[in-house]
Amino acid sequence: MALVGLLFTIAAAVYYIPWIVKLISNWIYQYPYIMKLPGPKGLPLVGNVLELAGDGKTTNSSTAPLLFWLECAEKARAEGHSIFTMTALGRTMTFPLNGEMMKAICESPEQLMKGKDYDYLKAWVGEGILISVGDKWKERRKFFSPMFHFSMLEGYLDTFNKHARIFQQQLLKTEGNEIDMFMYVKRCSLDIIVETAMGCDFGIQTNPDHPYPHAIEVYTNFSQRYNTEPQMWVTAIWYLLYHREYKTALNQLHGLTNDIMNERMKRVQTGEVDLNAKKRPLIDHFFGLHEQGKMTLEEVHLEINATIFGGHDTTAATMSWVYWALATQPHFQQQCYEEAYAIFGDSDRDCTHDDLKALEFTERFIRETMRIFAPVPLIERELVSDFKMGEYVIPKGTEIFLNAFLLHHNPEAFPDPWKFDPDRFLIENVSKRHPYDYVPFCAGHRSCLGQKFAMQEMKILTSWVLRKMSLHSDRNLLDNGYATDVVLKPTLGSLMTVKRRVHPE
Ligand code: HEM
Repeated sequence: MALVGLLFTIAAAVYYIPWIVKLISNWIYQYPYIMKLPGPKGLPLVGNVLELAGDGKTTNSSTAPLLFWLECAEKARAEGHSIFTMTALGRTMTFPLNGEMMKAICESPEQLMKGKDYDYLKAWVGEGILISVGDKWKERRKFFSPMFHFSMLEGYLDTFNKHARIFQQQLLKTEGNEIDMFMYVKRCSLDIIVETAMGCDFGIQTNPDHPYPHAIEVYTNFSQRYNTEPQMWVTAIWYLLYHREYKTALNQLHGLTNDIMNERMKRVQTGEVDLNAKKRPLIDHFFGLHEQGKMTLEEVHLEINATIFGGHDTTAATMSWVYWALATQPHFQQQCYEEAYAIFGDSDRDCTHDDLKALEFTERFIRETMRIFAPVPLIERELVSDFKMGEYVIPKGTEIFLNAFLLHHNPEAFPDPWKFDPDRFLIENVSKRHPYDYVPFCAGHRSCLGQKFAMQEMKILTSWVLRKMSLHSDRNLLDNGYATDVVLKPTLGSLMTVKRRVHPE
C-alpha cells in the first residue's frame, strides 16, 4: 500500500513539474510589473487564492470570487484607479473598472486571445468562432454574420413565437405551485436555439427527459469542475472516476448533432431543402459554405455546437433573472404587463417585428436586469504582449478579466448601482455614459454576434408570459445570491408562482 502511495506521489509530482516551472517563470517575469499595479497583494506564488475561496460559511465557493472582486474594485476606485490586478497560483488577472479601460482591450486588434478557462469547451465546440484567433476567427465571424442580419432575424420570429407559446402553456400548468423558472426557460431557449441552428424541433419543453439537455448539463459540469479540482488533472484518477460519464455525455452531444446533420444533408440532396431559402436555419447556411469548399462537414458540426452553447444558457440565465426581477417588483411587472396588453389585448396572436419595437419599456426592463445581474460575468483575454491600458502597463501572459458585473456596478456610470431603474436606459441617459460602461454582450471586435437575436427572443418570452399570467414571490429583488458559473445564476434559484390573469387588470 505504502509503495502504491509513493508511486502515486511521484507520478503526481512528475505531472505537476512543468506546471510548477511555468508558474515560477511567469512569476519572475511579471512580479516587477505587478508590484506597480493597484490591487490586493497576495502571498508569494499562491497569490489571493484564499480570498477567492471565501470563508466557506457566509459565502459559497461560486459566489465568493465575485464578492472579493467587488471589494477590490471598490477599494481601487476609492484610491482613484481604473483597474486592479490580483494573482492566484501563478495566474495574473487584471480587471478593467470603467468603460475607457474596457475599450482599450476590446478594441485592441492584437489582444484577442481567449483565456485558459475556455479550454474545457474545445471537446464540444472545437476551435472555431468562440475560441480561435487570427485569420481563422476573422473568417468564421464573416461566415456567421449574414445569419444575424436584420432580414434573417425576422425569419426566426415564427420559431420564437412557436416555442414561447408552448412555454406559456407549460407555465400555466404549474399555477399555484412554486417553480424554479430557470429550468423552464432553459428548456424553452434550448428548443429555440436547436430549431434556429439545426432546423429541427427536439420538443424538450414537452419532453424534459430528452437526452440532449442532460448531456449538456453533465458535460459542462465536468468541464467546469476540471478547472478548479486538481485531482482531476491526474490521469489515473480521471480515468478511474470521471472519464466514462464525461465521455458518454460528450458522445451523446456529438451523436445528436451528427444524426441531425446526416438527415438534413439527405433532404438537401433530394432537393427537399433549399439552401438559399430566405428563411433558413444556420445549418443550411453552413452547408452552402461547405458546397463552396469553405467549410468541412466537421467544421459545420462544431460551429453548430458552438451556436447552441453560446445561445441557450446565456438567454436562459438572463431570462430567469428577468422573471425574478418581475416577480419581486410588482410595480414594474404591472408596467410591462400594461405595455403588452396595449399591444396584444386578450389575443393569442404572434408577436411581430412591429410589436417588438413597441415593447419599449420591456426592453429597458431587460437591459436594466442585465446590468444588475450581468449574465456573463467573466470573459477572459490572455495578453500576447505587454499591454498599455491608460497609465498602466500590464505584463504579457496576464489574463484580462472583462467582468461586466464590476463595470455595471461602477457608481460613476450608474449612480446608486444596486437600485433597479429601467430609466437608466432612456436614450438621453445612455448618451451620458461611455459606450463600454454597459457590456452584457461584451463589445468591440469579439462582441456577441447573437445580441439582436437574443434581445428579440427575450422580449417575446417576457411578453408571452405576462400576457396570460402574473408572477409572484414573497422575496425582494436583492434577496437572491449570485453564483459565477459560465453564466450568472441565482443561488436561490428563480423561485416564484404564476397566476392566470383575468383581463383587463
Ligand atoms: C442574453 C443572451 C446572450 C448573452 C448575454 C451573450 C453574451 C455574449 C458574450 C459576453 C460574448 C463574448 C464572449 C467572449 O468573448 O468570450 C458572446 C459571444 C458570442 N455570442 Fe453571445 N450572448 C447571448 C446570446 C447569444 C445567442 C442567442 C447567440 C447565437 C444565436 C450568441 C452567439 C455568440 C457568438 C457566436 C459569440 C462569439 C463571437 C466572437 O468571438 O467573435 N450569443 N456572447
